[in-house]
Amino acid sequence: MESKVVFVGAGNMAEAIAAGMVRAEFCAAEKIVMTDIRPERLSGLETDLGVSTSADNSVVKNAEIVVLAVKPQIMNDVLEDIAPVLRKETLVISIAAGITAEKIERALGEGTRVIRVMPNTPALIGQGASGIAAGRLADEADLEVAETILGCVGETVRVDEKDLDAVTALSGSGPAYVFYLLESMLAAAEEMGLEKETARTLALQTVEGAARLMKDSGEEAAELRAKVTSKGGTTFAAMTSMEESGVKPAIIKALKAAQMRSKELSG
Ligand SMILES: NC(=O)C1=CN([C@@H]2O[C@H](COP(=O)(O)OP(=O)(O)OC[C@H]3O[C@@H](n4cnc5c(N)ncnc54)[C@H](OP(=O)(O)O)[C@@H]3O)[C@@H](O)[C@H]2O)C=CC1
Ligand SMILES: O=C(O)[C@@H]1CCC=N1
Repeated sequence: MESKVVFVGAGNMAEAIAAGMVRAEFCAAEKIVMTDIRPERLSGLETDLGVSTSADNSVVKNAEIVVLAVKPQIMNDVLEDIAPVLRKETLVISIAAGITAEKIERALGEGTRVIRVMPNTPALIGQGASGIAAGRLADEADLEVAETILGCVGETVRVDEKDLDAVTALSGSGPAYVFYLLESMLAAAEEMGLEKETARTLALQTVEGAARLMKDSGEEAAELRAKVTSKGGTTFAAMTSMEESGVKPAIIKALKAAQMRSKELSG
């Protein structure tokens, strides 16, 4: 059977994207095939999403589009595995951090059209953010296909491939930074004696509300922060403490470490 899309690797991200595609009726669910080395994972996906599954990566031979969704560390093995059976006209979309389009083209054979995408986990609830970059041979129509697929799970932005390591550091890993901030805020709330559920409700609405305010107002983060910060008030005390602790340079350093790791993964 000809399949529309084959996901190689049926982990968290592949499931999020496939679920969004089924929800948006990108194509008939059974035309989406997901492969994995864990049979229990595949049976769950068949039941939950109605997609087709296979434990054999050679099903890519029937695909119009292949989405590579395995960990970067095992990408070499997977590329070797599928290269002999992949058809020249199949569009390859990779979501793996750090693996360059050139590397994928080289492994899969000259002429392969490759698009790289860096999504993030809020895709699980249709609120993802994806950077999308075309490899050397992918054209406008290929970019539009990738935008339609990732558009099923959130917002998409086109970038040059050279900027994908930075996108990975910013929005790919970004949800983890926000969760870390929330962990820290909730730890403080507990120390200050607030009930767990009360703190959770207030903290989550604060993060969501602040993001929405910035989006809707179009104002810069620093301007909005200034509006919260009364001179000599409580926010001023908190911000002074953060400045003294070097929080901003620490965050900048952390994102650069993520960018560096993304570059290393391509080696
Ligand atoms: N998680 C995130 O926030 C993001 C991840 N990414 C990228 O997405 C990719 C997938 O990440 P994620 O979904 O988190 O990872 P997961 O580990 O959840 O998913 C990968 C899946 O592939 C399976 N697998 C391993 N070897 C093979 C094989 N040879 N053939 C088929 N399937 C195989 C794994 O099984 P097993 O677990 O048994 O090894 C696992 O189920 C990565 O390259 C990552 O860089 C991109 C953006 C965000
Ligand atoms: O941590 C990682 O390597 C992957 C890529 C971006 C988010 N998770």
